[in-house]
Amino acid sequence: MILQAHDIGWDVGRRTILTGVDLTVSDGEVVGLIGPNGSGKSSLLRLLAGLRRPSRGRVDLDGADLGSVSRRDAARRIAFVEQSAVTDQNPTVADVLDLGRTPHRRSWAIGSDRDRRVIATVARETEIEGLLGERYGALSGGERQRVQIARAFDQEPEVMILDEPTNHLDVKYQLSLLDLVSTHVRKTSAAAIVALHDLNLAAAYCDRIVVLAGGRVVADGTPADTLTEQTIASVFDVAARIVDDDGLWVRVDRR
Ligand SMILES: Nc1ncnc2c1ncn2[C@@H]1O[C@H](COP(=O)(O)OP(=O)(O)OP(=O)(O)O)[C@@H](O)[C@H]1O
Repeated sequence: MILQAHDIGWDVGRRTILTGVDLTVSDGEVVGLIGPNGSGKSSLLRLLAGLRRPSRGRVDLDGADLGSVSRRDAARRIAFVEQSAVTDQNPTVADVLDLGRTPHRRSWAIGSDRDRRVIATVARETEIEGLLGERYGALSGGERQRVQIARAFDQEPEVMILDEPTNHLDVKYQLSLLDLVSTHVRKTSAAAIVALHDLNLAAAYCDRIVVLAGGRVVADGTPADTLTEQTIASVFDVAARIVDDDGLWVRVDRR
């Protein structure tokens, strides 16, 4: 599977949000998307998920224009977890997990044995078995994020698109959530593209990092190639020191 953005742009009215963005995500890769607030990360992820059409350029899934792929086919192949997904109803966690299976069955069909097996396996993998009977609305922020990741795994997608999945999580939940995603990617050869604010988490968990600033890609490569003191200074306007000590560490200095 290759998900590819070719020179895409996105405008809202007269305002240009994204310009000339090229980006490729392939099987087995965890790609981090970083950039300051308002740089266009969420907008880009929605275009990559096929929820919006680019104003210019195109997004291809295995060479086919995502705009010509039906919503249902796209949902079988791409799972999208938005920032703090909310719902009007108050479903149980089991209902949320069941939603992940809907792209794989005919409308109104009830869950198959295979659906139940996938849900049980994913609930075990994500350690939410004890929450299945709980109301989603009653969960903590960290538990909800975990359930949304489980829903994405249930979809058995070829690519997961995750918008700041570590937002509002304590440090242990942040690490365990990214551990889950990277382990799942290795195990299933799916791909993941993950918007992150924490540069050290991006360095630790991503095979490749794409840096967005002002709606453009300003760096794309390994963590060592992209998380440089110069790039961090110009994109985030902070002084940072990069320490390469059994992994890459970004130390941001107070001014
Ligand atoms: N539907 C929309 N209508 C108008 N402007 C929008 C819309 N969606 C996004 N924008 C604008 O596009 C810019 C980029 O927003 P986006 O949410 O993509 O950035 P981001 O990098 O994800 O930010 P953050 O890190 O704060 O979540 C912002 O200035 C935002 O106001």
